[in-house]
Amino acid sequence: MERPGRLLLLSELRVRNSAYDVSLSRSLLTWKRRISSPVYHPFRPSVCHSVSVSEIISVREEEEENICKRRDDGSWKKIKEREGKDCRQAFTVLYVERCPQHRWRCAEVTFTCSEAALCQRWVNSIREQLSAITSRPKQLLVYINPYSGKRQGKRIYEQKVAPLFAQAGVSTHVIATEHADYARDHLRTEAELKKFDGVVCVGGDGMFSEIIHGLIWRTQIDGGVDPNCADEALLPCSLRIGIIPAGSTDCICFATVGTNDPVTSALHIIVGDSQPMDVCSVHHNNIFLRYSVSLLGYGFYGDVLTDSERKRWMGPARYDLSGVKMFLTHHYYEGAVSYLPARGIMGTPRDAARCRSGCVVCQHNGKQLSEKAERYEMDEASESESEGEWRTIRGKFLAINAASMSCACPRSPKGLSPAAHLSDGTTDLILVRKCSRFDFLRHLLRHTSKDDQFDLNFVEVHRVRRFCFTPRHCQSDSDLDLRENGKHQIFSQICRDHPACGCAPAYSSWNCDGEILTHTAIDVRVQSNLIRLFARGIEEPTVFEDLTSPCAI
Ligand SMILES: Nc1ncnc2c1ncn2[C@@H]1O[C@H](COP(=O)(O)OP(=O)(O)OP(=O)(O)O)[C@@H](O)[C@H]1O
Ligand SMILES: CCCCCCCCCCCCC/C=C/[C@@H](O)[C@H](CO)NC(=O)CCCCC
Ligand SMILES: [Ca+2]
Repeated sequence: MERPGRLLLLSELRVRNSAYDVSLSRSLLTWKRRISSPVYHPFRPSVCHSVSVSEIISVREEEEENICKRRDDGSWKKIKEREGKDCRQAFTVLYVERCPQHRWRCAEVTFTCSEAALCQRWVNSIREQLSAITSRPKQLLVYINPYSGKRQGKRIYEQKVAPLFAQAGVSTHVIATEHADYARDHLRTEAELKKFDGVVCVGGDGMFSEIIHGLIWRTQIDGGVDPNCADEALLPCSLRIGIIPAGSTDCICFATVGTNDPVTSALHIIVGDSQPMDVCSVHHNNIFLRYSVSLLGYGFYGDVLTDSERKRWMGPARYDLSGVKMFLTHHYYEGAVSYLPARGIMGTPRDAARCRSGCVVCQHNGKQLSEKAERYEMDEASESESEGEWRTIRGKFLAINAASMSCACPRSPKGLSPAAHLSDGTTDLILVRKCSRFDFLRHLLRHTSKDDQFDLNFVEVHRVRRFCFTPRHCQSDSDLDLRENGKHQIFSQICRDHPACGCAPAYSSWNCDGEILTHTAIDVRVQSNLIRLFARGIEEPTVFEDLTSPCAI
């Protein structure tokens, strides 16, 4: 528990009908029931509550309240408040309260003071402390996708989020998107970003992807960096991004906050949390294709996505149906995966430890990467010296997945790579070789249980900084034109090994954070800490136990 530090205020105030010693320091607001309270019960323990100042949402003077006033003899009598601001004698503090499963709620406590001047001092002092927190956003640019998930984005924002922003004094400029890529293009070219402290997206992973594409692109253009050049170091985005989950998978929100709950996300935005995140840049022949923060999946997850796009009308259930269909189809794909193992880092994909709030692995690896970048600039070391040795694996794969974070989501609470890290500068490359349907089912089912999905002889996992994939029968430019002009023609292509059988497609597609890529041969680099979210990573329950629940003394 945080130490209170020097007290700014200490008063006897009332909460409901009991007297409390209430104190405020720069870090904590504490209220502790007085033993001398008239309603003190000898068998009831005195209760002490503490709230970190950084988790106070706002303080409000009460308009009309039945308040208690202290008589000359020391007892308290109920009186009716007089009209007018000067005689307000009660104030309410709104603060973050932690609930099970990483959910946050806005709780409140009303304090009644013996006189109006004291009440004013309390309100002013708390407001002063809050305004000293520079990390809190004041102006937000909000994009709502009205068609996300079950089409509830607008309702969720208006009913659950906007009232919280208003209470916390956060101003917003809200834009409902009119079509796909509306938010991306607005951010790239039009949005007056200097006016805002952050961008909020109300929607799913696809909407988040639009936001990062707009912001990253704009940051590079404004900073004179060519986003098409695969070798250029990209500039990190200065604006933080908030996600109000309203989509089908919400895996970015789930893996960075621990839940897909709109109120929890709104509170993380209000308190000004910051979580850096790795982003993979995906190129083909030095042409930029897309960025990815969660999953890059070829084979199974690419095919599930391709199939599910035709079932958009079904809503989130489309993934389940396409998942079962693609599992039964059991296609495998041939190709070569080359990768640069992440060397000299802390952590492996098989660790039992998870990336959590204040993760030491992310901090350690991030520090090492920035030191390495400085050395590289000074020594101009050759690429091979600084990056290590490439390794290549050829074969037949049911799935090739790169998970830059755990990809935990309600479908798989531990995710595709449970030990992956949000900001360690690496991605976990998971290769699932051709195996029987039964074995593949065992692997898939382990995503939903405690069993290790990598502990199977047809699965391997490597923590990497960069990788390339080349399908066995590398496509010519005319093949690519064919794919781009008619995406579904790919499935009419004939298995190259058995031209006569027509049984299976030679190529799958890449699922890039839920978007289909138009090329199969890709070159992927992890760009460390390119973006920041209004989040803090998933909290361990032990970190906050003392702070939130009332502590019996
Ligand atoms: N106004 C709009 N009309 C149609 N599509 C839109 C609109 N705004 C955004 N989109 C697109 O809708 C797609 C899905 O959005 P979103 O991620 O918010 O919802 P979702 O239901 O979770 O979908 P997914 O599972 O594909 O991520 C995104 O790719 C986005 O580009
Ligand atoms: C037969 C029983 C099988 C049980 C297997 C469960 C395995 C679930 C793993 C879930 C991994 C989700 C990865 C997230 C990817 C997101 O970037 C992307 C965009 O939202 N979602 C999908 O592509 C949607 C992908 C949905 C896949 C099902
Ligand atoms: Ca990572």
